[in-house]
Amino acid sequence: MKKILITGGAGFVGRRFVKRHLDLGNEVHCVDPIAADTGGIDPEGGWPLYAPNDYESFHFYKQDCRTWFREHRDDDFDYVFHLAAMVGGRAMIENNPLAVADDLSIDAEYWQWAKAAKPAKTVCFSSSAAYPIGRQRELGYELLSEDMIQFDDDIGMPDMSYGWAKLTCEYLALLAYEKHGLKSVCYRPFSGYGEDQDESYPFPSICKRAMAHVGEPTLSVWGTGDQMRDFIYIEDCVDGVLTTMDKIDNGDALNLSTGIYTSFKQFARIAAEECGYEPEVVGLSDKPAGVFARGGCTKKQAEYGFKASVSFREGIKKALALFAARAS
Ligand SMILES: Cc1cn([C@H]2C[C@H](O)[C@@H](COP(=O)(O)OP(=O)(O)O[C@H]3O[C@H](C)C(=O)[C@H](O)[C@H]3O)O2)c(=O)[nH]c1=O
Repeated sequence: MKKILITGGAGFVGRRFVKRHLDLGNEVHCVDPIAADTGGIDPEGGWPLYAPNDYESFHFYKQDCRTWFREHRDDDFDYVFHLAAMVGGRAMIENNPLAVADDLSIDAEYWQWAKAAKPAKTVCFSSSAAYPIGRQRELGYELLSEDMIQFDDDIGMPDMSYGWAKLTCEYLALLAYEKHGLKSVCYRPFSGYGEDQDESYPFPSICKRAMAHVGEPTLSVWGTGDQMRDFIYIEDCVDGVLTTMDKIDNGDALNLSTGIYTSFKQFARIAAEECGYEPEVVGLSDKPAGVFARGGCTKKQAEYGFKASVSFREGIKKALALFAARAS
C-alpha cells in the first residue's frame, strides 16, 4: 500500500486520480478547500461518478493546501500529486487573473513544504498554458513540443497569469531537484475533458448545448469557432501520468496531448451529429476565445511509452450518453 497526497484532489482531475489510487488499495490523503469557481466538489455528498467516502483508506481535509502544509509534516508520502490551483476555464483566466495568480503562492508553499517533508516523488500538474502564446497564433502556429521551454534560454510569453504560475512551478521543480534532490515530474495537459467536468469548461457546456437545441438551425460556440484545441480524454491523461511518472525524476516536463487539432466549430458539429441533427455552427464574438491553436506534439510521450487511446468522437459519445441517462 502506498501513501498518497493529492492537493486539489476534489477537482475534475483530482477525483480521477483519487479513484485510481483507492482502487489500487492505496491510502489517499485528499486536500481541497472546495473553492468557488474551481470545480471542486465536497466528497460529503458523493462525487459524480463514485463516492470516495465508501473507501476506508480515503482521508479528506477540507482546507486550503497552504494551511494543510503548515499543519502537517508527514515525511512518509510515496507520491504527492500536486494539482491544487485556482483555475476554472477561459473566463476565469481572462477575467480574474489576479485570483489565478494565487497559484504562484500555492506552488511556492508546496515546494517549501516538500523541502521539509521530502515526499519520495512529486507529480506536478503544470499546463500547456505554460507554452509561449507566440507559437499559437493564427498566422504561424505549430504543435508545441516540450523542448520549446528551456529554462537556460529565452522562453517566451506564457498564457496570462495562469501560464506564468505554471511555468514558475516547473522552474521550482527543477530547482528543487538540483538544490535539494527532490524527485518530480511535471505534466503539461492540453484540453483535458470528461463527462464530470465543470460547466465553465467548453466540453460539457458544448455537449449540453448540442443536446438542448436538437433540431434547431444554429448552434453557438465562443469566439469565431475557428480556434482549435487538442482535446484529450481525462482517463487518457491519468493513464499517461501513471505510465510515465516513474521514468522522470529531475522535474522535466511531458505533454499530455493527442497531437490532433479540433476547431470549436468541428467539435460542435460532431456533438450535434451525435444528437442526430446538422445545424450551422456560429461564433459568439463577444466571448473570450483564448489562443488560436493549442496542440501538443506527442513524440516525447511516445518515447516514454504513452499514446492516448480515446478518440474525441468516442469521448463526446460517452458524455452525451451519460447526460441523456441522467436527464431521463
Ligand atoms: C465554456 C465555453 C468555451 N468555449 C471556447 C472558447 C475558448 O476558445 C475555449 C476555452 O476553453 P478553456 O476554458 O478550456 O480555455 P483554454 O484557453 O483552452 O485553456 C484551457 O486549457 C489550458 C491548457 C488550461 O490549462 C486551462 O485550465 C484551460 O482553461 O472554449 C466555447 O466555445 N463555448 C463554451 O461554452
